[in-house]
Amino acid sequence: MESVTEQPDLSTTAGKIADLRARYQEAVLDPEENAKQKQHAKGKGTARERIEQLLDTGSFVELDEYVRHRTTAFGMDRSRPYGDSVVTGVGTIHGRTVAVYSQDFSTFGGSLGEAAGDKIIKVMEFALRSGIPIIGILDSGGARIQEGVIALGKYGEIFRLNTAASGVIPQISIIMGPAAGGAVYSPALTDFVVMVDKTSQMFVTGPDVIKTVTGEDVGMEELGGAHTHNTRSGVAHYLAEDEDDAIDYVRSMLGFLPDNNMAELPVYETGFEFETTDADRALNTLIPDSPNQPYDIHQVIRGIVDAEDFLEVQPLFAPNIVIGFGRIEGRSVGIIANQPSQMAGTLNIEAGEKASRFVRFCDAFSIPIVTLVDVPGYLPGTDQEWTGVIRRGAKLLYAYAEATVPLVTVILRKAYGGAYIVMGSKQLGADINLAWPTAEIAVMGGQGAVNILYRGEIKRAEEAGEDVAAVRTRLANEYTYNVASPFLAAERGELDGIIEPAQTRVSIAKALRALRGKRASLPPKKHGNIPL
Ligand SMILES: CC(=O)SCCNC(=O)CCNC(=O)[C@H](O)C(C)(C)COP(=O)(O)OP(=O)(O)OC[C@H]1O[C@@H](n2cnc3c(N)ncnc32)[C@H](O)[C@@H]1OP(=O)(O)O
Repeated sequence: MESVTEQPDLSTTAGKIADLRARYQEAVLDPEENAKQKQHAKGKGTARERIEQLLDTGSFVELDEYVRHRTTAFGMDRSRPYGDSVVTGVGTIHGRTVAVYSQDFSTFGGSLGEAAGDKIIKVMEFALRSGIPIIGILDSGGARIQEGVIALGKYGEIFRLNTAASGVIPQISIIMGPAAGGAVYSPALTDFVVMVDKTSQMFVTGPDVIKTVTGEDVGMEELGGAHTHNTRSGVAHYLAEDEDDAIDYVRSMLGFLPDNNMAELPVYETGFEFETTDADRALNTLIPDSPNQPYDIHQVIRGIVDAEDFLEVQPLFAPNIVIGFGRIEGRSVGIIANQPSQMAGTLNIEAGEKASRFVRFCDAFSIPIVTLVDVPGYLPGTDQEWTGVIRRGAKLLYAYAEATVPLVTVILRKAYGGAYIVMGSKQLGADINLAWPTAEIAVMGGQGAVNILYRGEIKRAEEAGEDVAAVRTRLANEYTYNVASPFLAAERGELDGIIEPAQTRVSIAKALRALRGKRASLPPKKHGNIPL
């Protein structure tokens, strides 16, 4: 017998429910099948699959799946898909509510016109009002060309909301396809940008425009691929191997963050050990006897955070400074640490900018900051001076000086010159400053100081035919023992204590405990004027 599609009887409740089901099929289920075909062929997930994977199983509640655009230009009225080009809603991650939007490249290339823009704006406003993090999954050709200024206007509204939400709710962007033109500025305004290797690109002007205007030949991947933005530009904070990796990273990161700037930090049962452990004692042999020999700061970081669980942020950009989240006594901390194994741990423009944004993020969301210092100074050179190390380097000073969260600093080895001041020094506002006995705190390192202070003595040694290298070493050692000794800083109260490396984990935990009730405020002002 031939099947006849029955029209539901809309005069009955059962008919209305059947109608709803049919419409849901048309609005969500059928397009999803179509999206799967298109996206899977490119090795990418669909907007909904990505959300399902990001959120706790079955927790997603979609909003606005029946929204449709009203554009008539360019024959657009002939194609009015439900939901338009973005899926929005709320759900949970580790049981905590988050808002999410996920652009659907299979519909109009994920491009953003009035309808998609309004959906994103609505869910962002919801997140802001409810004090929950927002995660955007981007896969879009940018402003919908057919909708012209209306599309641009929606981006303007999104940027304004991103800015209003900055420092109020955590905002995370996952780039899983193109983010082109002005559209890149929404992720840029968010706190963290995760890019998927090979399948994501971000650029303000694409390869074709660049070729026309400047004559430069550059491919999409080299111009704005995940690798480029993680290593060169610093736009991205994590290079994910694939979509699964990107989502795992974001789920882990959310576990360290509060819901909003007024909310408590999440606390986990981590079984904190107050006794000194063998792992603690291993730190006593970490610092090499030679001041020029590097070591990996990750060993120290892993040694002080609970369960060695450290979520590094921007690991591939400015690796001479390491930033990321860990937990101490089950509570989130932001770690900022010089990395002696990269450029001897010197500070440069990139490192300063990387760390200052992180300090400001932690401060905005009341995440205490632990700073580990081993820095021989700023990277010298015309390149640094001419690209603004003064203006751009000042950001880190500003960020620390403005921070009101608990600040605990440990000097492990070198802390020279301006770099000593900037890396969470007492005078910038740190609450507890500790040092290892291997610390050297001075205006400059021994060798540099000898060149200036003992010029005459070295000249005399040269004229007397003495072993100049030996004289230099003796004088440099004297300087280091007498002037750079951490005990001098402790005498002045610039350090609160000198500890064995093995005591670091427990000392930091005790300091953070003591600081849990810290209250500090800045003078009233509209906003400061951080050097940008
Ligand atoms: C504020 C701003 O956002 S300004 C930026 C404006 N946007 C742009 O300049 C980018 C325009 N788009 C592009 O350059 C390309 O589409 C890319 C690079 C994003 C993606 O390229 P591809 O993967 O080859 O996809 P393709 O170009 O086929 O696009 C897929 C579909 O989305 C459509 N689409 C892509 N971008 C847009 C857009 N901005 N507006 C409307 N439709 C778009 C395409 O027309 C195509 O539609 P079709 O399937 O009906 O043919």
